[in-house]
Amino acid sequence: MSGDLMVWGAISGPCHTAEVFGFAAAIIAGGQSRRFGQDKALALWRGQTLLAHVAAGLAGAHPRLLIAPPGKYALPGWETLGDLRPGEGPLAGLETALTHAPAGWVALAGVDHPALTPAYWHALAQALTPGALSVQAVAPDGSAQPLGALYHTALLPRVTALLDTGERRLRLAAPPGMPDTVLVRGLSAGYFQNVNRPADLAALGRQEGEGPYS
Ligand SMILES: Nc1nc2c(ncn2[C@@H]2O[C@H](COP(=O)(O)OP(=O)(O)OP(=O)(O)O)[C@@H](O)[C@H]2O)c(=O)[nH]1
Ligand SMILES: [Mg+2]
Repeated sequence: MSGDLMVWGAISGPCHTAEVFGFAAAIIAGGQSRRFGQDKALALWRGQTLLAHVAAGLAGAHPRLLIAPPGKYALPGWETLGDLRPGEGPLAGLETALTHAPAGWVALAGVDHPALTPAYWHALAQALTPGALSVQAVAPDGSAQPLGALYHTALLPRVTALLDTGERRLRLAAPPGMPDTVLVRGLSAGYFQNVNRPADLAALGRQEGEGPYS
């Protein structure tokens, strides 16, 4: 199923180098940032918003979908789409992404994983196997990561069925134990830096020697 979707290449020019991904991207940005206390998508790190960092990691994807309230964010090169089920959480964000994306693979990210570089997404894409429906990284603590993961649009009926029964946990879209969920181990700890609280923002990039920014 997935082999024909593995399109990789690189565009190199005098002013830029951009990796070209063979998949769509969706950033879900419809959360309330309750723990952070203000909109964490717009929090600044190294002179850029967290949202811009996440978007930069996926600049080579096409199409690029921002699943957020229309008008809330301006992200050049990204198409903003409102949630089909507003306020229902990340699983509903995934449903919206899989509904609008062309048939194939979608890289799903939150706004709060600013260290997900093209190399991270490349590592996930390299792990694709025929019949897979999701590819998820395993963090150093052993937990599979349902955000910062690849999902195939063929998962949409499963996601919709879960939501219709009242389920809201994103990790149930493609649980690690399912044969069609591929797990990727051994990626650097720095990729998994996650901002939920102000202290997490202050700690970003401090994992010396462990991440892409160290
Ligand atoms: N599109 C969409 N994205 C969501 C929704 N709920 C959460 N997200 C996004 O999912 C990602 C991870 O969610 P959380 O870390 O819980 O973010 P949050 O819900 O804004 O933060 P808390 O209120 O502190 O839980 C973030 O990028 C959120 O913006 C939703 O209902 N719709
Ligand atoms: Mg939340």
